[in-house]
Amino acid sequence: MSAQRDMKEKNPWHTPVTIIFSVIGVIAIVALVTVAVLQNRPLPQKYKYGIVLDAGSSHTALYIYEWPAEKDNNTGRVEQTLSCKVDGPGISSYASAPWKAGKSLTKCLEQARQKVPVKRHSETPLYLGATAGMRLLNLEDSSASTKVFQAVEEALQKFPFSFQGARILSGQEEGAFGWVTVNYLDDRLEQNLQTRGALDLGGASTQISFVSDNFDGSDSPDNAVAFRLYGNDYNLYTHSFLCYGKDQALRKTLAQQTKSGPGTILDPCFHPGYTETKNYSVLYDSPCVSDRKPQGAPATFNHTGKGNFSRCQEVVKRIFNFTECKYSQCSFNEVFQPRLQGPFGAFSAYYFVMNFLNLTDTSIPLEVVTERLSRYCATPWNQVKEQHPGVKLKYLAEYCFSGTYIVTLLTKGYNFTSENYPNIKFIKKIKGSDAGWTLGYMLNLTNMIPAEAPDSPPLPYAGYVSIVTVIALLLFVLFIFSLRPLWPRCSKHPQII
Ligand SMILES: Nc1ccn([C@@H]2O[C@H](COP(=O)(O)OP(=O)(O)OP(=O)(O)O)[C@@H](O)[C@H]2O)c(=O)n1
Repeated sequence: MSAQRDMKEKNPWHTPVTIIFSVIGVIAIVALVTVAVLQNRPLPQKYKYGIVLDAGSSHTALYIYEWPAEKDNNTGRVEQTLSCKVDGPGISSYASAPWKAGKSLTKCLEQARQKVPVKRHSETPLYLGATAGMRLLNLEDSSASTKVFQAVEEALQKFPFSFQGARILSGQEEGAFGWVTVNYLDDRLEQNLQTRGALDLGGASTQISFVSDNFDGSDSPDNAVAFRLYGNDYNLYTHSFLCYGKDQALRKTLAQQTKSGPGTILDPCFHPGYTETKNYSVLYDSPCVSDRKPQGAPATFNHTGKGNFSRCQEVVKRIFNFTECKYSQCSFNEVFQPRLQGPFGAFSAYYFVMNFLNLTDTSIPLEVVTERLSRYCATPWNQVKEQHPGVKLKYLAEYCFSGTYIVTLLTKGYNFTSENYPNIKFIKKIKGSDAGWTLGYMLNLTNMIPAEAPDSPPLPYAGYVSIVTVIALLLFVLFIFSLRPLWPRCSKHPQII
């Protein structure tokens, strides 16, 4: 008994000083780890917002984007959180009653007011960009275009957001920002991957934008846009064809067919059995159409479908000029185009039309695409209506023309072949955000894509926590070892002094 008591007394671990020392050591290390971890813990996410209105020729759409507040100038974290289609036509259609253009936008802006948290309203930028419809109105009647913008601005200023102005985008901007959107959402810019070209088909204009090794802008400076994004330089080729959006292309194709004829158009691009009386003004009231109503013709014409793909393609081809080219190579209408390169994303009306026709899969050979289109165009109008009861008749009547136009534009216009047609992907959205120019436009105006690659933290948060914990444990073990002189001597038989 007394030997045991003696041993206890000699064992330094049992001295109060050592116990207090150890407890303080442990507490200090736990405190150190806790403070370090808490201090560096990612904060609960707060979001910032941006709103862009795409005022297109056929309609206006509002998009809200959000991103984590602390990532303003950082990597691909901006996401679309709401899209709202404005009721009615595009703002350029309100030239004779501009106030209606402003009023038409309010419903979607009300939705935006609900969606963005109140405390973020005043700092949320709101942009309106108008495309080919307003470009055309501005060409035709610039004072009408100014009035439409005044009405629209007045309406937008009534909302609590930070309104940054309404303006017409140039065709070059529309093409380039569409390309930025697609490649940003695909993370191709930040990761310096091969970029994806952008094919955008609207109602009044169409854009093609891509990076090609044999294009540095010297051949055709008007088609060049230089970007430095995330530390990489891009020489983008871009061209916007005004009047080659699918609605204006349809007018041009129809007007072409009225040139010689009397009051009836027998149209191979519309289904057999389709027949409508239309006013000539639907064709000629556009700066895209230079032909005029045939001499002595009545005010209206009879539009009758014949449903013949190959003849439709012949008529469509006539709206392109393939004969002149002062460069080494052209697409059409004397416009330079370098060799096609890389994958492409085709969106807007490219997607709507090819999706309706069940032709978004580009592994389907081009010959099969044309066969299917031929069959679809030859389908009687009544049968088409029966098969698609839910589709708006105006859209439904035009899909034969639109499909033919898309195939002709891609193959004859831009020179896609059977070999590189599969490089095209028809897309609507990428990771939940619509493909289109709006996101690229906002990223540019808010400086959200840095020219240089952002510095990334040396360690992710989990790695940081692990390292702090391991070092703290090591310190603790070292501390224990530093008390070694005080450790009891090991012996099988306790020494009794
Ligand atoms: N389900 C749908 C929706 C739209 N469209 C067509 O797609 C085109 C609209 O494409 P969009 O990108 O919205 O064009 P806008 O922005 O209106 O035109 P632009 O860019 O030329 O100003 C229009 O011809 C419209 O008729 C379609 O065929 N099917």
